[in-house]
Amino acid sequence: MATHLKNLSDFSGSEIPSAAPYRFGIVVAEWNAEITNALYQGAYNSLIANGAAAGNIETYPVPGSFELTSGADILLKTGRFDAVICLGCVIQGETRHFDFICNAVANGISNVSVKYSKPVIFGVLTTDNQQQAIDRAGGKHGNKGDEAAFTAIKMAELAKTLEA
Ligand SMILES: Nc1c(NC[C@H](O)[C@H](O)[C@H](O)CO)[nH]c(=O)[nH]c1=O
Ligand SMILES: CC(=O)[C@@H](O)COP(=O)(O)O
Repeated sequence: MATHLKNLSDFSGSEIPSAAPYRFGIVVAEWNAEITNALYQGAYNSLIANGAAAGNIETYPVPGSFELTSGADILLKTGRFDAVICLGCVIQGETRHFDFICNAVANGISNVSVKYSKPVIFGVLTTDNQQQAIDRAGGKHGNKGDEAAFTAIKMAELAKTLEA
C-alpha cells in the first residue's frame, strides 16, 4: 500500500509484542541529520513505549546511508543484539548517485541480516525531495522510525519463537 494511503505510525498496541526481552542496536546516518534525528526519535520512543529497557538500546552514528550496511555488520558481529535498526534518508540529487546508494544499502542490509540470521530493519527514506522526507519523519505520513521499531520488535519475537 502506498505510504500516502497509510499512516506509517498507525499501529494499535495489540499488534506489537513486548520489546522487553530484546536488545536493539540502532545505526543512524548523519547525512540529512534533521530527518534522520526525527526518524531516530520515533524509533527510540516506540521501542521504549513497547517495553524496551533504555539500557537495552545502543545507538551509533555513521556518516551516510551507504555506511549503514557496515554499521549493522559491526553491531551484529558483537553478538549483543537481537535486532538492528538502520535509519537514513537518501534524497535525489542531480546525478545517479542516489540510485547506487539506495540499491547498495537495501541489498547490503538484507545480506547482513541473512549472514547473522538476525533482523536488520530498513528504516531508510528514499525520496525525490526534502518535503517527502519531512512528511515521513514525523509529518503528515507518520514516522518511518516508528515503523522500523515495530518491525524490529515483531521480527525479534519471531526469531525468539523459532530459535532452536
Ligand atoms: N547523498 C546522500 C548520501 N551520500 C553519502 C553516502 O551515503 C556515503 O556516505 C558516501 O558515498 C561515502 O561512502 N548519504 C545519505 O545518507 N543521504 C544522501 O542523500
Ligand atoms: C543521493 C546523493 O548522493 C545526492 O544527494 C548527491 O547529490 P548529486 O547527485 O547532485 O551529486
